[in-house]
Amino acid sequence: MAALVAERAVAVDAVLRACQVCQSVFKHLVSGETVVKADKSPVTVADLSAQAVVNSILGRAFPKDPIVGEEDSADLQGDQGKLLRNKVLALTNQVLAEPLSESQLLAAIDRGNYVGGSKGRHWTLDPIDGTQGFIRGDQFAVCLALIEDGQVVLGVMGCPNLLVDLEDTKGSRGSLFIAIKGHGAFQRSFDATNEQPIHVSQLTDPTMASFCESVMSSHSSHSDAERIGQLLHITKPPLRMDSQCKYGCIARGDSDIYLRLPVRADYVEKIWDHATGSLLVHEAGGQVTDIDGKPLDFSIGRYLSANRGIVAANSSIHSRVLQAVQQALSK
Ligand SMILES: Nc1ncnc2c1ncn2[C@@H]1O[C@H](COP(=O)(O)O)[C@@H](OP(=O)(O)O)[C@H]1O
Ligand SMILES: [Mg+2]
Ligand SMILES: [Mg+2]
Ligand SMILES: [Mg+2]
Repeated sequence: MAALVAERAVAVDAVLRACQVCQSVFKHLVSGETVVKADKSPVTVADLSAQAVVNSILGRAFPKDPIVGEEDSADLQGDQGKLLRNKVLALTNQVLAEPLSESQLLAAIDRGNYVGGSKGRHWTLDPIDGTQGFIRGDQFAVCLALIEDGQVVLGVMGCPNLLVDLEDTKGSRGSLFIAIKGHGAFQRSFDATNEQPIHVSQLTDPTMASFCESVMSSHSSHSDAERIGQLLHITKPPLRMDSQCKYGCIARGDSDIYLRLPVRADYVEKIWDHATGSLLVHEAGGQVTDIDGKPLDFSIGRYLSANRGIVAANSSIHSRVLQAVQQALSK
C-alpha cells in the first residue's frame, strides 16, 4: 500500500492545529474559576472548534472524502446559537490560514455527518476524546483516522497533556502519535519534528503486566478489571487515564494491557473512540480485539455494533489476557 504521504501530512497539520484550539480554550475559558463553574459550554466550544478546524483542513485538501465526526452544528444554529457560534468562529479562525465565514463554519462542522460504512474511503474524527479529562486538565486527545473499505489505514492522535516520556515527569508534554497500516507506529513531541518508531512492551509474563484503564468506572468496569488482574496474578496498580491516550501508552510500552469492560449491556462503542488508537497498537506490534476475541469491525457505520468492549495487549500475552477476561466475565 502507498504510504499515504499527503494524507499523513494533512492529518498531522489538522490535528496539531486542533490541539492548539483546545489548549487555548483550556487556558482562557476552563482554567481557574471556570473549571469550578463549568456548565459544559467551554467543552462544547473546544469540541466544536476542533471539529471545524480538522474538517475544514480535510475539506480543502481532500474535498471528496466524507467524514464521520462526533459533533454537529445543532447548538450553533439560529438566534439561540449565536453566542456560541461567535466564540467557535473566533477560535477556529485563530488557527486556520484562510478564515471561515459563519456559513462555512457550520458547513465544516457538518461535514462530519457521514454515516460511514464498508465502501470507499472516509475519515473519522473525535475532536476531543476524553472530555472529562479535558475539563480536569488531565489527559485528552484529538483523534483522526482514515478508513478505506472498512479498514483503518492511517491514524493520527494529538495528546497535548501527555508526557513524551512517562518516566521523565519533568520532561515535555505534548505527544503526537502516527500510525500507517503496514508501515508502523511513530511518536514525536509537539515541539520537535523528528519521529521515533514505537513498540508495545516485550513482556511475556502477564503477572508482571500493568493495566491501563479508563478513569471513568462508568466507561469501563474497574471491579471486573480487578478480578481479571487477580486471575492473572497482576500486582502492579492500574494506570488510569482518560481518552485514547491509553492506546498510545500501550503502543509505546508504558503499560501492557488496555481493557475496556462493558458496564452496560446496551452501550455500543463509536468508531471515533477506537479507530486511531487501535491502529496505533496494531502497528506497534500489539493485538486489539473485543472481549469475545473478535477484531474491531469499522465497516458497519458510525458504531462498532458487532463488538463488545476492548482488549489490547502485546501479542505474547493477548490470548492469555483474553482468556482471563472471558473467565471473569462469565461469572
Ligand atoms: N457508558 C459508556 N461506556 C463506554 N464508553 C462511553 C460511555 N459513555 C461515554 N463513553 C465514551 O467514552 C469516551 C471516553 O473514554 P475514556 O473513558 O476512555 O476517556 C467518550 O468519548 P468523548 O470524551 O469523546 O465523548 C465517550 O464516547
Ligand atoms: Mg471520544
Ligand atoms: Mg469527543
Ligand atoms: Mg462526547
